[in-house]
Amino acid sequence: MAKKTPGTPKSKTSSTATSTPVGSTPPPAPATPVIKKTAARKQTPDAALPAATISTPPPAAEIPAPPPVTAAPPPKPEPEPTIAPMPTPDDPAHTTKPAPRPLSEFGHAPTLALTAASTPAAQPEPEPPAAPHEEPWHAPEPQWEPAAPPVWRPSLFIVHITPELASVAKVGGLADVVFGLTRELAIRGNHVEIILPKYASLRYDQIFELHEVYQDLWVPWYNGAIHCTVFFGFVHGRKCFFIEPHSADNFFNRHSIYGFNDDVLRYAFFSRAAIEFLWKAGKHPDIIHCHDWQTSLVPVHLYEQYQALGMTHPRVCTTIHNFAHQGITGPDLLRATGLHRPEYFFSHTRLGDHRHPNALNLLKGGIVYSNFVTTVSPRYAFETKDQGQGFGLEPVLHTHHIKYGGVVNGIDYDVWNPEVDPHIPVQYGVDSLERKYDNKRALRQRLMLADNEKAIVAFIGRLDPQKGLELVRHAIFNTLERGAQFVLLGSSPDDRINADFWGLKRMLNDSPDCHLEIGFDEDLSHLIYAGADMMLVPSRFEPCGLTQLIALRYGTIPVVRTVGGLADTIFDKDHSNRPLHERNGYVFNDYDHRGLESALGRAIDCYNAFPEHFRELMKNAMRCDYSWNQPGQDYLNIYDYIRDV
Ligand SMILES: Nc1ncnc2c1ncn2[C@@H]1O[C@H](COP(=O)(O)OP(=O)(O)O[C@H]2O[C@H](CO)[C@@H](O)[C@H](O)[C@H]2O)[C@@H](O)[C@H]1O
Repeated sequence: MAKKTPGTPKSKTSSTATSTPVGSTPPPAPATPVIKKTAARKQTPDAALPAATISTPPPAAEIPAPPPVTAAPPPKPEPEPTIAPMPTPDDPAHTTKPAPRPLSEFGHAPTLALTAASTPAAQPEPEPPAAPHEEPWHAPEPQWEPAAPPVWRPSLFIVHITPELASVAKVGGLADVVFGLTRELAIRGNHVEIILPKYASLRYDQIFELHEVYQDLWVPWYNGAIHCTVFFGFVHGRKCFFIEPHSADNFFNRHSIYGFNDDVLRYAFFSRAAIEFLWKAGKHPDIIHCHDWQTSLVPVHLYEQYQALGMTHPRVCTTIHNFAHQGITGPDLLRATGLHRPEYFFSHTRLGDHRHPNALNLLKGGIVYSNFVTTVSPRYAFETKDQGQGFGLEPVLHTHHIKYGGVVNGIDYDVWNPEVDPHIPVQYGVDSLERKYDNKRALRQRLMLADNEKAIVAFIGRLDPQKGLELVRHAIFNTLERGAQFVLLGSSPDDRINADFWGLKRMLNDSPDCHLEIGFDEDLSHLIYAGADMMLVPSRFEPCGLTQLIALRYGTIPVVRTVGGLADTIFDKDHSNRPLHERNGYVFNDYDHRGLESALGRAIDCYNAFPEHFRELMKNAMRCDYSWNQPGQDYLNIYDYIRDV
């Protein structure tokens, strides 16, 4: 029988799975402006709506006229910063900051971990095969409760500045978060806009009514300026501005989004261009929401330069999706961006990197200068500040702990919902679970897996060391040994990692119980979420994790390591101290083969020996609410907390 060719399977051998286990191979102002609380925040319903959108742009005379199109434009005089010096941790400015409001004041009791420093309860290492539960699985009957009276809040003008947005420019979970959160904010009555680079690799088929809206945006860069055009278009109803620079640097006209030597300069330019655009277009949002190191210079520019030019209204919230990437660079950045003053910015209280004495750290700038900083789960907020997971930024998080917290991501249930998902052959819900198995058959057909009674274990994700690749590799063989099937969908920008998985794919090519798909395929990911029985997430660290949240929605049981957001969202069927109906997966603590095998083994054993229990677990999973509803509220509470009133 013909073998599968790598990448495009042609056929399957009929028997003999290869099941031999193989060992793993292989400021200024930031600050003071920061958190202003006044009674005015508690608006009454008859209070006038604030001018939510655009305040008067600075007088024309203050805006340097754009230079002629071709000639190198004259250097734009940098505004002399007139802002009070950045307070150091010992400055009175720090001690006079208002204390954070107690959580109870956050209207809706957010899960926001403003005091994320409490030690999470230690989870016992799961024991081998658990006895079936004697007690029945009780999901409590839904009870009618009187609806809480609606809380009136003013509509805000919110601008997200982001390097990624699903479905037009997606590399990882950041893209999904901006996509889902912006919609949630908009349907709650806020005016939401998104600014992103106009990549050559954008999915233009997903952008509607794309047209030029601003032709002559000159963005200061080194001693001159770069001419940019700004486009506007709708991405599934979201209002998006795309910035296109015209220069020999070719910042965004490349075949992929990341992975270039000048990435730091590319995104430093984008940050400067985004805020220059806001200023030139006379947009004065209530909130600018930045994401990751790529946009961390926005609050630095705002408080060091643009505030003095009249942008005094916006407040900045920065969300850190992953501390592993910080944008570390040399002094040239200061000349490029026009920030200059190395002696000032290299200070440890500003952008000076703690680990590399002669380097600037963009993400650190985002933390220092933003009015509020979130990461994507309370547990990760704790791990980064107090458990040595902050990649060197722990002291900065301690200094700024008063404005740091975790909000668990949501997922967009319009996109990830097996009841309406157009990407899967058979839609199903918690009351029609048996139809999930039609999708399992379809998945097997598509990947040429043997059609049998075995469980399917899946992994979907970036093939990044963060995701626990040694354990993924071990899990493939362990799953096959235990008589189940394994499906992997993933890719890496790192050629060595890709080559490693291609090697594995070739080794397992004849197995009728295993398929590795090396690449990025959103359509296939929907079918895997719907068709698999278990979703493996054995991460080394995981800020939040979306795969386990999506898997829950599809009744696919997560098998995860208890780190970051995984610990906040998945509760072990056998060992959690939560009530039975809140348990939704299998977890393990230790990053080793034994830990992984204990959880994976229990999951597969339960699937085989106690199918009715497994089914109850699937129903629990599907009933979890990880929509954007609660996180959307949490972010609005944060915006309310920091906005200028
Ligand atoms: N090859 C492939 N083909 C198709 N789809 C693929 C794919 N590889 C990944 N995906 C999809 O991309 C998303 C990845 O979500 P993750 O939470 O793993 O994000 P990531 O680690 O990139 O981001 C960081 O940001 C997010 C958002 O804050 C955090 O949840 C996370 O912990 C943090 O590391 C999921 O929707 C997944 O289905």
